[in-house]
Amino acid sequence: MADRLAILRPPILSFYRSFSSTPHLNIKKRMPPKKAAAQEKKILLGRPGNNLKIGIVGLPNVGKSSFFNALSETDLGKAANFPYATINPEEARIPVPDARFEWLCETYKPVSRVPAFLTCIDIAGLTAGASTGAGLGNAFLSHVRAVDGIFQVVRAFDDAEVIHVEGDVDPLRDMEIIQTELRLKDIEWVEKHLDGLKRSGRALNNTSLADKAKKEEIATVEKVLKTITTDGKDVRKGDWTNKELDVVNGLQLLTAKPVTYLVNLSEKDYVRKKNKWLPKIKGWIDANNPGDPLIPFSVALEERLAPLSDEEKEAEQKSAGAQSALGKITQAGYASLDLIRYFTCGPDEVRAWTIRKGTKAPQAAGVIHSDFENKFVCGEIMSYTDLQEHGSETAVKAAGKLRQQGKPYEMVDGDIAYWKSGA
Ligand SMILES: Nc1ncnc2c1ncn2[C@@H]1O[C@H](COP(=O)(O)OP(=O)(O)OP(=O)(O)O)[C@@H](O)[C@H]1O
Ligand SMILES: [Mg+2]
Repeated sequence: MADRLAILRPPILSFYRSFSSTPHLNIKKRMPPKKAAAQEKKILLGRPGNNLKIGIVGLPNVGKSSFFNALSETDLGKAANFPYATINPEEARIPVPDARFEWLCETYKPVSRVPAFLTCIDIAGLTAGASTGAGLGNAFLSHVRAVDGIFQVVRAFDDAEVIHVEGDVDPLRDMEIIQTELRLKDIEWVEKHLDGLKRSGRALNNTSLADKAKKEEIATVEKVLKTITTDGKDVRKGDWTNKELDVVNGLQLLTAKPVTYLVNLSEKDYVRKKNKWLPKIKGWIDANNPGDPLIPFSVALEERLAPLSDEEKEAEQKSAGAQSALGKITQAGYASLDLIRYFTCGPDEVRAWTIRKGTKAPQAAGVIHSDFENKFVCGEIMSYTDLQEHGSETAVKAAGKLRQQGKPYEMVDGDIAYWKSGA
């Protein structure tokens, strides 16, 4: 089948070819009615764009750098058995496992394969008082500000050899510390911002549009402050309208970033899927940040597996009686940032392109090349499930499921696209 597909699908270079004949008329017919297009779509919380990063956050010496090294299969992270081993952030791009991508590569047998990546950053440990400068203090918090999401490593393994900066193992206290520090920093930041807004807005009245907008901005910033203080919530758990989200996103708050809790267990506990802290941690998340994902793993096991070949890994996981959690963690981090992917497929290359949920066809095409967005004509799009079900592009087409999509089309995770752009 791969050969058949190879004939059907022009080489990848044709993605970069411009089409002078434009099937505009065709597209117009397929546009959704104006009413549907005008419906307000919720904007996403966080920095706009597709180039998002996730940072590894947690108390000192909880296994962040060792996790980063295992995840990135490098020794970039400064892993060591003493607190504050990491000072400067290290960055790595981690391939995001995806069975659909594997299947497409199997099917097209391309010369080159490029999966989706998650950019991950190892950050220094944070201590109680960081928001007022303790430990690595403000430098640390500016590193957290620079990322879009958080992998929070929580230590739940007992090992007298590994120092705990707080003296003993207590994940709930540790999670409280991190939450408090991030909230305190946000409060400080928001209060400063509000102060400035109010000072410059003393003479505001309701007559001009600009003044009205400024008043609304002040009201939103006040609501942010109330969410963290009076309501005791992280900003990402607040209820925001699109107008408010514009202001909230501009503030780049630490507690607005999605958090995935990674509970670092001893290998023994991970294998037997039991640890006295796990139910309590789940309870803490349900009470404080309901809905945030929790993934148990063991840095000790991951460190052991990381240097092995695929076959050795397989054998080792079998004999340990447990699977590595790194794939699941990477997928969870990617999803937490509202990232999805579409594919371009051909005999030269099968490639996954990362976009944010809600991205329209022209912007999705623009991830490959800005010309594709600027001179966008249309996309020939089929879904991964349709290709898998029908077995070939011709069959998908015959079933009427290879569709020509215009500018208003919102990309769906797993779409397979072939872009056409004008001269
Ligand atoms: N599950 C585990 N079981 C036993 N030891 C572990 C486990 N996870 C991590 N360690 C050990 O904890 C020590 C600290 O690890 P690491 O340097 O990765 O922590 P860190 O969080 O990056 O610290 P820092 O904040 O100082 O940069 C290392 O010796 C590591 O091998
Ligand atoms: Mg470290």
